[in-house]
Amino acid sequence: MHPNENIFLVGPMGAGKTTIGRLVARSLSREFLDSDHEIEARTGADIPWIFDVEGESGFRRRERLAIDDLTQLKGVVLATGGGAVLDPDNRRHLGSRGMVVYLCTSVDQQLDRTRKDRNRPLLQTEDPRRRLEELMAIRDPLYREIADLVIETDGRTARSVASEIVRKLRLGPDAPEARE
Ligand SMILES: Nc1ncnc2c1ncn2[C@@H]1O[C@H](COP(=O)(O)OP(=O)(O)OP(=O)(O)O)[C@@H](O)[C@H]1O
Ligand SMILES: O=C(O)C1=C[C@@H](O)[C@@H](O)[C@H](O)C1
Ligand SMILES: [Mg+2]
Repeated sequence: MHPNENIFLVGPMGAGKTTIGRLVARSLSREFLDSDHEIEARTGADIPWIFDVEGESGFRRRERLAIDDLTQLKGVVLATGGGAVLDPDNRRHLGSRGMVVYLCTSVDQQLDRTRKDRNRPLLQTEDPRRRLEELMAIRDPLYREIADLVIETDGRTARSVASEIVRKLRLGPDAPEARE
């Protein structure tokens, strides 16, 4: 993989994009960025505040600008927000400006990983399972549409997923499995 090539992580809430992205960046000595963090820094407010005050559409507008800017950098590892793939411009930019890695995760695992966190406005509902299932039905095909690599994360540690990504990016998607 060329050092200038970007790595973009996509997938649903709780897939581990932020956690695993950080590990992949460290292992490849790359800069790590996260579009959710970038949006919060640019706005000077957190994501729940943006959803409250500007609605989801206000958040998506900010997300589109952030993704367009961040995907123009070179040689970075970028974790995206779970809904970034909804926008066709975002899909075009992610798909054409770097290697896209889809972190695949079951709804059960997502629920487990997001249970304690109040930072995801879309999950502040009576039935988060149902919400996650609805989002997955719409988004899974969109993640797959732009993915160069699809990696299963269920029941695995973040470290094991990160090393699989690094190995496959270095050796190609058919690289033999490493023993863990
Ligand atoms: N493979 C994993 N094994 C165990 N725990 C994990 C794994 N991946 C992530 N986690 C934990 O799950 C939680 C959510 O992970 P993380 O914030 O990285 O997800 P995300 O994909 O960035 O979600 P979002 O789209 O909401 O930003 C964190 O507490 C993290 O430590
Ligand atoms: O799945 C989503 O739509 C979201 C995921 C998070 O990463 C944040 O981008 C925000 O909470 C919305
Ligand atoms: Mg994240």
